Amino acid sequence: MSKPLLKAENLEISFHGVKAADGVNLEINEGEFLAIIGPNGAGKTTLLNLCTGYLKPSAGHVYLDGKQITHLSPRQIAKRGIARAFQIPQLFTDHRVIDNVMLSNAARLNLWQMLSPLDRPRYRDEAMELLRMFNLADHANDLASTLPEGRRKLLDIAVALALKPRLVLLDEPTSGVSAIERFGLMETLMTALRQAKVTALFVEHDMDVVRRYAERVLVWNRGHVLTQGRPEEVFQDQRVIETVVGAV
Ligand SMILES: Nc1ncnc2c1ncn2[C@@H]1O[C@H](COP(=O)(O)OP(=O)(O)OP(=O)(O)O)[C@@H](O)[C@H]1O
Repeated sequence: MSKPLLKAENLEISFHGVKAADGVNLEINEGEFLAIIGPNGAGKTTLLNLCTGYLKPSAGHVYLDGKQITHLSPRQIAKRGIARAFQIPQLFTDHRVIDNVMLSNAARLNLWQMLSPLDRPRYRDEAMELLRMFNLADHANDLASTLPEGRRKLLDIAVALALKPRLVLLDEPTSGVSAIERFGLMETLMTALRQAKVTALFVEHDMDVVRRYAERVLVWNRGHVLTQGRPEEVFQDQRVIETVVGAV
């Protein structure tokens, strides 16, 4: 059997006596599109923080491609291939849409302080290609602050993909987006992820989105995985109906 792309083993962390990760075990396989659902405070964002180095577990380990990354810094982990998009997009809102993606390209290539290379056609071409994948090419020269929320979310994910990750962790990609726009956003996102051949894990509260798009669902409760499986399986599980679906 093939090695999982990401593996978490017995992760533990507590805040003021509350176990936000209480023996977390999970595996993510290459190419999967995996959802995490669970009630508020269940520990979903904590898991993303543990996998990206923003939090360090008091016990347990995280492996990327079989290599331990538990004690690496967020920057080192990003360089190894895990990128992240936040619930609230982290953009340079007073910069143009294309500049946001080009700055991410520059970060990947360690060109943080050098602005002049940003004008090089190569970075511009790479950024435009990503913007096209996310249906944002027509907005390339707009200020990021002028984008509606759905497009801002997509730009934030495009910025994450500019790092050329193997795995992207998405914290509530559809939050703040109207119910009518959600499926359109998800269609664009799925197409872009497939084109970029990136594995993705997304935290989501909209169960219709999970049902339609997730290949596998991890159900979170009180800091650990309550159950997991295909959407049609987990949504029939009485424990899931009681603790999660009824609670979100
Ligand atoms: N940095 C932190 N400092 C203190 N407590 C924290 C911290 N991060 C998380 N917690 C606590 O850990 C628990 C899990 O929080 P977490 O944000 O991971 O849950 P969640 O499942 O993502 O919730 P939501 O769906 O509301 O975003 C909560 O009790 C939260 O208050």
